[in-house]
Amino acid sequence: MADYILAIDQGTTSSRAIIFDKAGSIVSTGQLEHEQIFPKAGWVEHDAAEIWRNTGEVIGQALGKVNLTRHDIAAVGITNQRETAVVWDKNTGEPVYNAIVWQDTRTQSIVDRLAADGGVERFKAKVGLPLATYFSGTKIVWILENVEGAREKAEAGDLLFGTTDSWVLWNLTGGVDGGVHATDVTNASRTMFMDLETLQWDDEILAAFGVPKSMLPEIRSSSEVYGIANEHSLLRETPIAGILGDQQAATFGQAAFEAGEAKNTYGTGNFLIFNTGEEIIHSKNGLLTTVGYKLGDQPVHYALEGSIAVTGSLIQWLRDNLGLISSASEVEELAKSVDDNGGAYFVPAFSGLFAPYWRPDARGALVGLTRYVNKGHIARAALEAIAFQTRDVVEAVNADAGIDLTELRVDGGATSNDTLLQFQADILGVPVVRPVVAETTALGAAYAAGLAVGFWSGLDDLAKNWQEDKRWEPSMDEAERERLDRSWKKAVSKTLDWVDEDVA
Ligand SMILES: Nc1ncnc2c1ncn2[C@@H]1O[C@H](COP(=O)(O)OP(=O)(O)O)[C@@H](O)[C@H]1O
Ligand SMILES: O=P(O)(O)OC[C@H](O)CO
Repeated sequence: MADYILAIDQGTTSSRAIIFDKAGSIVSTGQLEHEQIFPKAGWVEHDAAEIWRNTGEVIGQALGKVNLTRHDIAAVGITNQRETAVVWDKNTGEPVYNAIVWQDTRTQSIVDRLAADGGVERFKAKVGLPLATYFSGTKIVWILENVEGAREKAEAGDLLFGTTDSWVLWNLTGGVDGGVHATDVTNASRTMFMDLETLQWDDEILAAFGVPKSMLPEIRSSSEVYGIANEHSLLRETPIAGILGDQQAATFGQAAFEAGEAKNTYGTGNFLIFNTGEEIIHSKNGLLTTVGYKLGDQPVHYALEGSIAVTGSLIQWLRDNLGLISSASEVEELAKSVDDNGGAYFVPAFSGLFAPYWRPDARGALVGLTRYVNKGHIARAALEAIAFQTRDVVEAVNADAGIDLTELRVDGGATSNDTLLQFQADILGVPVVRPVVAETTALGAAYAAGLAVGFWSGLDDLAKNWQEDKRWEPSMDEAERERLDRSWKKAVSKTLDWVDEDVA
């Protein structure tokens, strides 16, 4: 068998191809950012055609850097930004509209319309999710209602929907020439349409949304052969054998296979996933119930998730909108120029607040300002906001699962920030631990693909690849921790009830 697995990580800010060896070590990487399109306040789009072009290029970069060819690749795994909706014409392969990104809030009026009959929890018992702009379902409805001719074409069976895993898979396996239209259970669980028990599309919910079932991909497991790369790809004839939404992939890549294990990823947003094994737990504390993974015919694993919309993107905002720093990594030095937050708290409710609050009416606020506060304090407050929001979701996990999380496994781009992770340990009061391979998202997809083709023999084979790189121990005293968190929660309360009904 070939010696490597290639993972495609189609993320919010970039697409990557990463080649792994049997030890789970990175052999080569290709990466390209794509344009973030903000046509109006609250709207976030990507050009799906650019994403597919970039995917092809990064595969070439990753193979080319180490002089490997498709013959060296045993299988391909795909992981992706979840919820981002692409709708395309199956006859031309052209998207009918830009991809509507998970952060986009334009569908609030569709959410309100659907919630008028039964509230935002209307479908929660079946799908584990409240009605919210975050999930793909209302984004599809928006396209059907606002793109000329889309409804008619969809009803004639000419349009396909997919999250970006399906979009990449369909194109990689041939597109208009017989591309495979499928997704995995983890991505399907983010649409609002999949019944968590049956793992099938739910006809009643589809009818309520007015979405034709013919648009939807087939729901498959996270680890099986979906198809082979077509002749136009550098990977031609290589099996595509793993698909996981990026947060579930990171959980898998962190080897959190068992109930009670968790990880927290620090990327554009933060996403804490807590594995609940074969049990579906419905949150009473603002978490989502979602699918963790399903390997072939084996039983499905469920999870609780705390999704935070704005964390790393707040650092990008300091860079791009305020010009306070010129690169994300500079935020640490600026934050270290002061001893504490100087009384300032930054609540980045740019897309409303996600878990555990779910308040679309919230908007961002920087509170506690005095003449004393300088840009160092603002940088510090931004980093602290990432950690406070994480504490909010950890509290919810502890309450739902009836446990006290004893340590937090972390990964993602912002975990290179020592100051952030020390404050995270301090404000949680438990150690924070980072593995050697911080690219756990791609690794998780590689694992799923490798298991399907026998490259790895089983979960034990994978668990032994996990190695601790660094650990941050809490050093703040309890009284201080609680005092800071009290102020944080007060700051959150100041952001609520901001958006009036007559303002989009
Ligand atoms: N040193 C740092 N401190 C804080 N945030 C950082 C740092 N380096 C990168 N980031 C943030 O991490 C995010 C990128 O992480 P990544 O895991 O690549 O994200 P994604 O998968 O969401 O595209 C960006 O939003 C960036 O602002
Ligand atoms: O691409 P990321 O890492 O920002 O992840 C996005 C999430 O999947 C959104 O739910």
